[in-house]
Amino acid sequence: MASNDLEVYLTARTALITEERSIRRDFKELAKATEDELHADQIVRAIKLEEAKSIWAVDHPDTPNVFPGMAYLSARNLITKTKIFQIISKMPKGALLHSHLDAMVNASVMLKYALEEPALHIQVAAPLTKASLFSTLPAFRGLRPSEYSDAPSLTSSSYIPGTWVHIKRARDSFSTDLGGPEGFDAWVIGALTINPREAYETHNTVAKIWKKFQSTFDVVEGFTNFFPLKKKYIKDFLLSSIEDGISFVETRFTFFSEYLIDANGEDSVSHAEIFRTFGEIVQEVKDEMARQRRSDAFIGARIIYTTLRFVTCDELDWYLEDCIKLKQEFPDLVAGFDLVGSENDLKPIIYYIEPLLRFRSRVEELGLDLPFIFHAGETYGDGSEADNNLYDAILLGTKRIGHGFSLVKHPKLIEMCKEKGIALEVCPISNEILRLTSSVCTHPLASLINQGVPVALCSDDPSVFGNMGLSFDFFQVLMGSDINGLLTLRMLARQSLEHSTLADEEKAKAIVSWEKQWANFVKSITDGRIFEV
Ligand SMILES: O=c1[nH]cnc2c1ncn2[C@@H]1O[C@H](CO)[C@@H](O)[C@H]1O
Repeated sequence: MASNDLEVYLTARTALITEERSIRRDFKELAKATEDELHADQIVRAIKLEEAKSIWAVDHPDTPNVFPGMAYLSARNLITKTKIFQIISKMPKGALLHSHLDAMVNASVMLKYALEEPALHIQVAAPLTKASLFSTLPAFRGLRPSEYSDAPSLTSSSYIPGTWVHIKRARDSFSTDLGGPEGFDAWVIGALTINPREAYETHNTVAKIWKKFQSTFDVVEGFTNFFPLKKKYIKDFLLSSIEDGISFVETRFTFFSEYLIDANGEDSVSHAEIFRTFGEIVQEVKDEMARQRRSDAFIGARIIYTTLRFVTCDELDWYLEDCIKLKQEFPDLVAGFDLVGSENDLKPIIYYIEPLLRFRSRVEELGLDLPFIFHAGETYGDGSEADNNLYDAILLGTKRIGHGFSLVKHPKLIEMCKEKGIALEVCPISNEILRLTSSVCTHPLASLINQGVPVALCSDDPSVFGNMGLSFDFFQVLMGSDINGLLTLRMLARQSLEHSTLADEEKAKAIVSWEKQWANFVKSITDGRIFEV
């Protein structure tokens, strides 16, 4: 072969790669990068390569089969020991746009708060034995003082199933056969979380893992329907998000009853009171940040009003009307409306089309800024009802799409998302644990980015998955591709703010604040400050 042939080939090859990569949305980020950013990107790439060999290519005693971007629940302990994670933990991440408020606080912290509540009681429906423990779910509730119980223990032979026991007493008296108080903690935390054995062995199908997943919500509701706890959780969620570099939050609140339970065990806390209190907590956190001279670190938080995909059309009319009233009363706190629950099992959007169309006309008539922000396409189906939700979400004018995992199969819908600026709220760890993909490496995210669909990375249900904040999801995305670098992460963080429901002026301010934090973050990588503990 003449050397000229080789040269011609190699030139053509480089040209093709460059041309092809330049279609990729994040390629444009390179053109906008500063010297400092390019330098920081090089540093991060070098560490990533080094750790791909030193950590993600060797057997570890507890984790033998590793690779970069591998299944999250098995990788978690290793991830926290990496330098890449250390860097990403400090990264300003912009907005968290997809999360479920019942699942935002670390499960041990939730339990710790619950144990402090005088009204909070626990019951089980069947006697607890070693054999039955992990298949028996605890039920919690805040009781009225007249209902307080002096039942001594959940595990004594005289325990009558269905009897309430005060949570702290139940823990203190938990039988030593079942591990004593630590055994109680492990049992409750096991009921609130998904562990690697469940995700990758015993419940390794979408249907089975959703059963386990849904059961964690059945348990946590005993905590989160009790308003004194909910308030603590909201504050903890906001503060811990800020510590992870999240500066704005739109979180989904599931409304399924007219009232939450107050400190006296009464069903008395109205939806309006929930929003008022949420607003007060957001303000407290802002004040706290201002005191610490970190006002840039927190722009605020909003609620996406949601109800479940199994209510009747009449019930949905009620929730939609409720959502409108709340938007009128709390315009800055209500971000939009959504339906939640398993798309594969519950009602598709089209089932609710009449109430949803009525809502849309009402919202127009009233001149409200109250968009749908639908979950859609959280499935690997192709032509299934869950997949078809994408058509309805887009036709109904959704502002963003929650998940949109199956969007890659729809060339026309991809075009529509690009044209209309509909961002996808992509939750890589959630999709992997809920068995839509075996790792982030086979997640459609790269394809979506390549095709120019706007994306915001999100955590979905961190208390269940253990991916608190956004660092773990950003970590997986960085490790799951040879192309993704710091500038891809910058793009994703920026897009989260761009596609938030903030009004133009607030949004511009939020982006300026984030840019300041980002420049500081980049500098801390290039001057090595980030590695000083
Ligand atoms: O990723 C998700 N897709 C759909 N529904 C979800 C997801 N995560 C949580 N929930 C639903 O939201 C309610 C709590 O707010 C739960 O009932 C759960 O089914």
